[in-house]
Order: sequence, then C-alpha cells, then structure tokens
Amino acid sequence: MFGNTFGRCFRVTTFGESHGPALGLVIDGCPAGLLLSESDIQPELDKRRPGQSELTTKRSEADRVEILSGVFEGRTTGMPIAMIVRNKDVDSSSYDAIKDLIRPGHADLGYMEKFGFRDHRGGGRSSGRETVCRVAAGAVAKKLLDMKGIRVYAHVTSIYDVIATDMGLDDVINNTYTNPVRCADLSAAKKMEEAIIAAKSEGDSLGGTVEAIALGVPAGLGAPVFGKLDADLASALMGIGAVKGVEIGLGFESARLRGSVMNDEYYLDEGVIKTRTNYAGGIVGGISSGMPVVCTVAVKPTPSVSKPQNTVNIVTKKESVIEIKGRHDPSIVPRIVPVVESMISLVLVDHMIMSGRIGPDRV
Ligand SMILES: Cc1cc2nc3c(=O)[nH]c(=O)nc-3n(C[C@H](O)[C@H](O)[C@H](O)COP(=O)(O)O)c2cc1C
Ligand SMILES: C=C(O[C@@H]1CC(C(=O)O)=C[C@@H](OP(=O)(O)O)[C@H]1O)C(=O)O
Repeated sequence: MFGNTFGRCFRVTTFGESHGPALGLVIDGCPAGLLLSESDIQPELDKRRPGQSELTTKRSEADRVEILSGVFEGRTTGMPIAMIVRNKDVDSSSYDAIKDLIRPGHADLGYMEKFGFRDHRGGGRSSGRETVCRVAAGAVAKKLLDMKGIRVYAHVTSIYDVIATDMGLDDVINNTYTNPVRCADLSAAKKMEEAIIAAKSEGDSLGGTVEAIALGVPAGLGAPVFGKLDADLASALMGIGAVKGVEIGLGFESARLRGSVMNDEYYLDEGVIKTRTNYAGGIVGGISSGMPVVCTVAVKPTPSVSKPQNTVNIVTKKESVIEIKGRHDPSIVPRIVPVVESMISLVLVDHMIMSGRIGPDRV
C-alpha cells in the first residue's frame, strides 16, 4: 500500500497506530558512518511528546526511542535503520461512547469510505501521534544536515488572533523551546497561552501559524520541472495532519504586490551574486538560491472539541450530536513545531543526497 513512505533517496516508512502497542519507522538510504545513538533522537522527541503542559493532550507518553537495526559500534551501517517507540498510556475508553459517530474535522469518514471498516479507537494512522516517527527520522536528517552546516528552526508566529512580533534569529534559536507555546516572542507567548487555556475551558480549540527557516542551504537544490524544492516542501508540510496551508517566502502576500516590489534584486558582494531581500523564501524556479529557505504553515484548530457538534451515526444512519471527551490538544500549533522542522529536514537531506552533496553510501 503506498502512502506510508516518504522520500526518493532518504526513504522513511512509518508504521503503527496510536492505540496499538508501538509506533515505528524504517529509514532506508541513510549513508554509513554517521555517529548515531538514541541520545541524538530523544531530545527531538522530547520537544514533541504529549502531556508536557496544560496546552497539550493529557496523554502522558515518555516516547522513549529504541534503535533496532542499522547502527553498529555507534555508527550507521548504510543498512535500514529501524526504530520503535512503545505506546505506554493508551486509553481507548473515551472512544466507546462515540464508536458509531464520525468526528467532524477528523479523518474518520474518509478512512471508512476508503478501507471499508472503522477502527474507532482514536485516529489510528491518522492520529497526530504518528508524527513521533517523523520526528525520529527528522533527528537523523538533522544530524546529516548539521555536518554540512545546514540548520532548520521553526517557531510559532500566531495562535488565532495573537500575533508574535518579528523575531530575530537569535530570539528564535534561544527562546522557542523555553515556553510551552513554542513562540520566540515571550510576551506574545504568554498571551497565546492564555488564549489556548480560555478556548479549552469553553470546550473549544485554536489554530495558528508556524514559520520555519533553514540556514546554510546551498544554491542548486531542487529540480527545474518535476521535483522542485518548493513543491517537495509544500507536499511534505501539507502532509502533516491539521496543516491547511503552506507558504514559501511571502506566499499569499505576494499576490498583492507588484513585480518591482516582489523581485529580490541582485547585487555583487565582492564578486558574489546576492540579493538584499528574500521575498522568494530562498527558492526560485524550484531551485534553492543560497538564501535562507523560509516557509510558513497554517495549522487548523484541533478537530476533537468537547462542544456539541452535529454529525451522523454510521450504524443507525441518523443525524446525531457528538460531544468528544477524552484527551486532546487544545491547540496543535505548539506541538507541530518540531514536526515542521523534521519534515523540512527530511526534504533537504533527500535533495542533498539526490544532488550528490551528501554521499549515498558513506558520510
Ligand atoms: C502533533 C499533532 C497533534 C494532534 N493532536 C490532535 C488531537 O489531540 N486531537 C485531534 O482531534 N486531532 C489532533 N491532531 C490533528 C488530526 O490528527 C488531524 O486533524 C486529522 O488527522 C485530520 O487530518 P487533516 O486535519 O489534515 O485533514 C493532531 C495533529 C498533529 C500533527
Ligand atoms: C498521543 C498523541 O496525540 C494524540 C493525537 C490525537 C489525534 O487524533 O491526532 C488524539 C489524541 O490521542 P488519543 O488517540 O490517545 O485520544 C492525542 O493525545 C501524540 O501526539 O503523541
């Protein structure tokens, strides 16, 4: 079945369900010789794991990663790297009451139409829990990119109507993971936190935006027609649950500008061609320009809310009302930040290997 594998050269297959015994992944195409242990992966999983604050689902998972293969004497072997994370705090009981009701905004109906059955215990493969696998794979990608001087940072820029001020790179690097909102503007982070808690107390949820920047990306990544770098990034980011929009550079704002304003004009810096602005977000013609790659994603509010909502009972075929109890993120936005970093890292490492900048066999 296609749909569970990412990538062309650095391929990642994920498996497992949110309410099964474990989730896991296999990376095929990681070059040999990379120093790798669980301690490289765990800190990234710790940024994403649930149950860390009032702003997240109460499901309490340690998300301890185990490497099962592909590493010998502390280095990757070039063979498939398999990892698992065991589910420790599964509680399917809250789903019993909504067994026959499809949740508005969640994947229930689509999965049922496609596969012809309904596993009512949580979201299964459509659960945000699956992103634990993407973050584990992203940690390996980040290590490979780091060796080439490429770093990827994401941070929350808005939650509903609270907007962070433009942050400098140092603030993004130093502040983002110091607060539960994952926002580099600390005073906006406080207001965002209050907004999420207020929505939660009303049985509701909030969305927002996350910006990401990749530094050190060399010019020349991406293909001119198919496999454009911006198209691959959009696909990878849109493939994260709850992401409803992706912008590269100025994105939708560019539709309101004139060409003379939007164009990043060139100049010579001691013989090197550069641009002073970066409205294109570091990609022109599907190929990286050497400027930082900048993307923004729009994240919808969590679909599972406890406010009553209209739906349909799939057994009685009658209209009904659903009230979702259980453990849910009142906003997905803070928890998606490391997932965004991971998906961008996976796309970049794939292109680095594809273009020969990282050797396919050994680092
Ligand atoms: C990190 C993360 C956490 C999520 N947490 C929840 C949650 O607690 N409850 C929920 O209903 N949806 C949650 N979602 C969103 C659903 O998984 C997603 O909305 C669903 O799969 C439908 O996909 P779509 O929104 O992309 O159409 C989460 C998503 C991510 C990425
Ligand atoms: C467990 C995680 O988030 C889950 C994402 C999720 C969903 O529907 O996406 C629903 C909730 O899970 P459950 O199925 O246990 O009710 C969240 O707790 C996680 O991200 O690790």
